Amino acid sequence: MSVDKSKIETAVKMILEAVGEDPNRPGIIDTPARVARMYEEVFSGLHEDPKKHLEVYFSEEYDQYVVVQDIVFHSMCEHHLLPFFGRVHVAYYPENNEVVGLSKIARVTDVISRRPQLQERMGKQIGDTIANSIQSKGVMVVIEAEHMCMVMRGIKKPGAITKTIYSTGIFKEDLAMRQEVLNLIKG
Ligand SMILES: Nc1nc2c(ncn2[C@@H]2O[C@H](COP(=O)(O)OP(=O)(O)OP(=O)(O)O)[C@@H](O)[C@H]2O)c(=O)[nH]1
Ligand SMILES: [Zn+2]
Repeated sequence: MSVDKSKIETAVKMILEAVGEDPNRPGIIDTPARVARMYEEVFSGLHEDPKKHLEVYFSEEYDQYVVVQDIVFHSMCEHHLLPFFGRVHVAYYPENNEVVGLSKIARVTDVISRRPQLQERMGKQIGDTIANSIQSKGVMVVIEAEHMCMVMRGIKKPGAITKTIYSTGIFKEDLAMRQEVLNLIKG
């Protein structure tokens, strides 16, 4: 099933009415349709399998890890449907010379971030997608993000950054290697 835009339009119209707006006011008459198109875009990852981006890989003799750092992302927190956004850093250690195109790591990140998400689950889904698609000795995903639900409502703490780490295989077992990756990212 893909996004039901007419259902979103009806819901947005009801929200506008419920907060005391006139949904027929000229300035916002098209807002329900706009919001439906926006949700179709920002939740498109619900209808995509990120693994499709990792079907093609190269064979290259390389026995070290690879880090793709500072992949900018925007997602929506599943509790408040407000954005959280920041940077994803991914390390993976290829095995049996299976090396993936660097852009594919960012494509996987994009698909997984375009869903109602939790930061922790987003890191795990990115890590597991890579770990389950290509042969690797391990994967590590670090996410740094600011959550608008902590900025513009509730506790109201702009600047509070949440950092999460998800790691598998060698990055979980070899603490020196894990630290080296963290130092690289920080540098
Ligand atoms: N662990 C985690 N928590 C998140 C994430 N995004 C939002 N949250 C938190 O989810 C929690 C939801 O708490 P609730 O008590 O159900 O909702 P609430 O009454 O709106 O909470 P407050 O934000 O404290 O006002 C809040 O503490 C949010 O900060 C996330 O990605 N990971
Ligand atoms: Zn939230």
